[in-house]
Amino acid sequence: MKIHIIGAGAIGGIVAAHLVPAGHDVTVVDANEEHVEAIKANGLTLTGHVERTVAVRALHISELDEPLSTVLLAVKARHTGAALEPIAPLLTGDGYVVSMQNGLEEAKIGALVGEERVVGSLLTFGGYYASPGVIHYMGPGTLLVGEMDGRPSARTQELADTFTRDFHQAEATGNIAGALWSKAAVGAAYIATALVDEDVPVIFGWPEYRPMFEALVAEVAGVAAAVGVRCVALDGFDPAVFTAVSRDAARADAAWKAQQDYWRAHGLGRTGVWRDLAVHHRQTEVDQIVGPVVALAREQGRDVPLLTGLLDLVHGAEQGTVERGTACLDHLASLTKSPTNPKGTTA
Ligand SMILES: NC(=O)C1=CN([C@@H]2O[C@H](COP(=O)(O)OP(=O)(O)OC[C@H]3O[C@@H](n4cnc5c(N)ncnc54)[C@H](OP(=O)(O)O)[C@@H]3O)[C@@H](O)[C@H]2O)C=CC1
Ligand SMILES: CC(C)(CO)C(=O)C(=O)O
Repeated sequence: MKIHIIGAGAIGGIVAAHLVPAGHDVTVVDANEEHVEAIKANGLTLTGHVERTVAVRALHISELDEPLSTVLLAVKARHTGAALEPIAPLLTGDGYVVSMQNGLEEAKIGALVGEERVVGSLLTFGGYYASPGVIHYMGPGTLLVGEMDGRPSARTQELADTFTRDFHQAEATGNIAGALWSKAAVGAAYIATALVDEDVPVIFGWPEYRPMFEALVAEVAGVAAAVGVRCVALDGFDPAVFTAVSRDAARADAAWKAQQDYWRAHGLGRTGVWRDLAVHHRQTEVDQIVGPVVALAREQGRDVPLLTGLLDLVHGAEQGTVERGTACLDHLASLTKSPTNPKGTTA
């Protein structure tokens, strides 16, 4: 396939370093000049789960001026608009954009390039940008692709077949929206862990914060259900477990254990949002992952105190007005409704 990968960081780099050796015509396009120059000079190097260096055609975004048929969009969600501006006019008649991002970006992409040109994807393989030209691959996870309206299509089947054969087990799904909302649900819990300098599986094992994490996940899954989306289990974690009328302790424990197993299997404990806050001291994707959920909740007249509290805390951490630490989790816990705090009010 002829593929342009926009954003050659962790996700784009991992995909490129697999598809190139399989013979695909891949071009990576990035805004980070140092990274692009390093790839041009020395190739793209993966470390970690797969170790290899591949020679791949690399362009700085300002150099891109050619027809685009299959675009894999792998920029952080806060860069979606800027990345698509030069891309939209270059798409061929049947060209399309696959969002390989966290967050609910598909509607935004549809508005920029046309709804019929958007393919959704859900991924839980992971890694991080290590240095110019070098990406650390943490290992595989789940990879789903699907049309946003749920219909089967030749292009999503071709993508799933290509990924499975040349990169990573993948499936075309009729419920990509459910998968994306499930990732947003567990993603809200991930974002809360980024407020603390500790590994995710350790934090998910702290019993005092379990009710808070479950309430966070349930707020997202509740909004999903209200807008007609059915969440799905991802890597053994099913957000619907936490929206049930009465809590099933065994299913809840199994869901958290699945998350701990997932993180431990990847040999690294921190999220991309943690990396944004603690390493790069830059803006996170909280507005793109949690923001749309809170906006939809408001439209639906639903109360989402934890998600609102999480947005405020992360904004504060980004701006340096909130000190990261377990006090942030305590604050979220104080907003959680419980038999002793039925209104979910701050202590
Ligand atoms: N990393 C992971 O493990 C996972 C990530 N995701 C999601 O995948 C998406 C990509 O994340 P990730 O790969 O980690 O991000 P990275 O920051 O590693 O890579 C993104 C790359 O895109 C570049 N970029 C920024 N703006 C533009 C632009 N306008 N045009 C072209 N390139 C641009 C960035 O440059 P610069 O750094 O200069 O901004 C960077 O090199 C995110 O939505 C993330 O949440 C999902 C699951 C797992
Ligand atoms: C957990 C992971 C790596 C993949 O699901 C992720 O999405 C993130 O760190 O933001």
